[in-house]
Amino acid sequence: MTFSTELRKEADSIYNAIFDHPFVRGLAKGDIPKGAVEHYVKADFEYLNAFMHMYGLAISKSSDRSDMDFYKQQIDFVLNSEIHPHNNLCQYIGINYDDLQSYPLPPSADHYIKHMKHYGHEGSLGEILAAILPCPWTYLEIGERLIEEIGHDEAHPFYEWIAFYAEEGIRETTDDIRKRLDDWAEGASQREKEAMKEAFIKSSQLEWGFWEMAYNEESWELVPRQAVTTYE
Ligand SMILES: Cc1ncc(CN)c(N)n1
Repeated sequence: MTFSTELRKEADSIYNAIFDHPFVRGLAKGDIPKGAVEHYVKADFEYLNAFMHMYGLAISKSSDRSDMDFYKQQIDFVLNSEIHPHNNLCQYIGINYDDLQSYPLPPSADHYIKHMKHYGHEGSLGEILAAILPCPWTYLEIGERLIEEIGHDEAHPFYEWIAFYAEEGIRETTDDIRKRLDDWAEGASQREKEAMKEAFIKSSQLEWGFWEMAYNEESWELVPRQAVTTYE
C-alpha cells in the first residue's frame, strides 16, 4: 500500500464526517443558508491566498525545475480557475464577489492556515505536501460524490461548483501531489513519516472544521456563557 493510501485510510472517518456535513449535504440539495455561504466565500478567498503561499514555500524548498513549474502552475490554477466555484456561490447569494474579499479569517480557518504555514516554514517538502494534500483530495471526493448524486443537471444551483471539483484536472492535481508525497516518503525516516502523517490528519480534520466554521458562521466575537444551573 502506498503511503498516501495509508494516510487516506487512516483519515476515513474524518472524510465521512465531511461528506455528511450539513454544508456539504446542502450543496447536494441545492439549499444552504445564505449567511453560511457568504461566510464560506469570505474565508475561502483568504484561505486560497494562504494556499498559494504554500506553493510558494514548496518552490523555495525545491531544486528541480519541473517541480518548481508544477507548483507555479498550481498557483496559476488557484488564481485564474478556482474563482469559478466562488462565483457560483456568489450568484446563489446574490452578492458581488469583490464585496466578499479581504475579510479577517474566523478562528478555525485562521488555525488551518497557520497549521499549514507551520509546515511551510518549519517542515520538509514532504511535510508541506502532507499538509496541503487534503485540500484537493477532500474536494475531489466531494465533487465526485455530488456529481453522481445530482447528475449533469445544469439547472442545479451548485452545478458549477460541483462540476468544477469533479473534473479530471482536480484528480490529476491530487494524484500528482500524492505521487510526490509517496516518492518523498520512500526516502523519509520513520520520524519524518510520523510528522507527515500528523500534518495530513490534522489538515483533514481542519477541512471538516472549515465547513463547520462556515455553517455556524463562526466569528471572533465572544458569546456570553449560558447561565449556569446551580444546585442547592
Ligand atoms: C478550505 C478549502 N479546502 C479546499 C479547497 C479546494 N481547493 C478550498 N477551496 N477550500
